[in-house]
Amino acid sequence: MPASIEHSIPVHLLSGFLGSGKTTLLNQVVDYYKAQDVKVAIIMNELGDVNLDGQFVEGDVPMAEMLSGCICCTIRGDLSIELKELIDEHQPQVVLIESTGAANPMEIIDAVTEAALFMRIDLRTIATVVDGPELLERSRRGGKTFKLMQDQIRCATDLIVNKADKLAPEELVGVQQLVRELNAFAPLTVTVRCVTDLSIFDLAAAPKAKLEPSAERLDDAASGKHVCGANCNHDHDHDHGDHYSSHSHVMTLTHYFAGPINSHAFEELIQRLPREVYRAKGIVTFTDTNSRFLFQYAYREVEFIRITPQGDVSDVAVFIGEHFGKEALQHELEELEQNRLG
Ligand SMILES: Nc1nc2c(ncn2[C@@H]2O[C@H](COP(=O)(O)OP(=O)(O)OP(=O)(O)O)[C@@H](O)[C@H]2O)c(=O)[nH]1
Repeated sequence: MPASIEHSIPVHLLSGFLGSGKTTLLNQVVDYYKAQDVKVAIIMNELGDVNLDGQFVEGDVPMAEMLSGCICCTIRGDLSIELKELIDEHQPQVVLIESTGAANPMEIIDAVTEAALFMRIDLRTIATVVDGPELLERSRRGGKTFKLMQDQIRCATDLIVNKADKLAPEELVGVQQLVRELNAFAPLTVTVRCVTDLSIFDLAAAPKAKLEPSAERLDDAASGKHVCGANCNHDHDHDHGDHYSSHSHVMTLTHYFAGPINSHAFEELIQRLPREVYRAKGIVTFTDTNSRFLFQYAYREVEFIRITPQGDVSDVAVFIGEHFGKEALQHELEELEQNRLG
């Protein structure tokens, strides 16, 4: 592991449909950190103009509120700014993000990894709280909300099936089967009021999944088409045309560069990226040019933009894709640093 990653601030995303129990979980995680003297900061996102959930969080916890929009679309670009300000001002050891129940997690994963371009953060967990009774009910009816709930389950690295007290034993079995069909990989716990083992939030917890949630419907996320709930119904208008196999894993690799790299070698690496890497972005300094560049890679096309970053910004590359050979890629990136002159 490169030394720089060790200093990254862990970020945990709490996902789940409206009213499923995200704030209930958040409060427990906050208490868990406080008991260990861990400094936590929170980003809360609400569709309305008032952060009602925030009222339930203890006053001494640094909190940024993102109101009047869904974190995954209208105010998505603000997330990295909020994160940066929160981290600069409060220097937390860990950050929790509670998204609106209407948010599509793929878009938030994308937004958080984008934020990794500007600060040393490491998205560790996507904990999806499943409203057991609601999922059962919606599964009978189908529709857009059910589809969103499915996406939230598929993208999870950890699953919490909540409100078990409102389910008969056979219903509980049915809910678990439903969840398992959508995501066979993430650890699953059944809870009442989200009371569960919180060790996944430990600072020392290995960055285990490094985001390897199941994402059968990645085709939707990849094509930018998603439904974001009542206030936020839309199709993003960028169809990349590609389809992705089912039962695959989404993962990200974040690499902070120790120094400048050779531009030709880097471009070659990008051209060689496996098909499974569908998105990459970052900031790089080249040994053979006198400027820094922002690069964007999507669906086999790469774009470099000359930039002059403000403040202290690290050179970093973030790769997002499905079950790609992360270690091999990490190795190639390290080789780039060693062979700076190409
Ligand atoms: N019966 C029951 N109620 C629960 C459980 N967990 C949470 N609740 C209640 O469900 C309601 C919603 O819980 P929240 O934690 O606010 O849910 P949320 O996901 O943050 O809601 P939004 O912010 O609206 O998306 C509250 O009234 C909770 O008290 C549970 O296991 N069983």
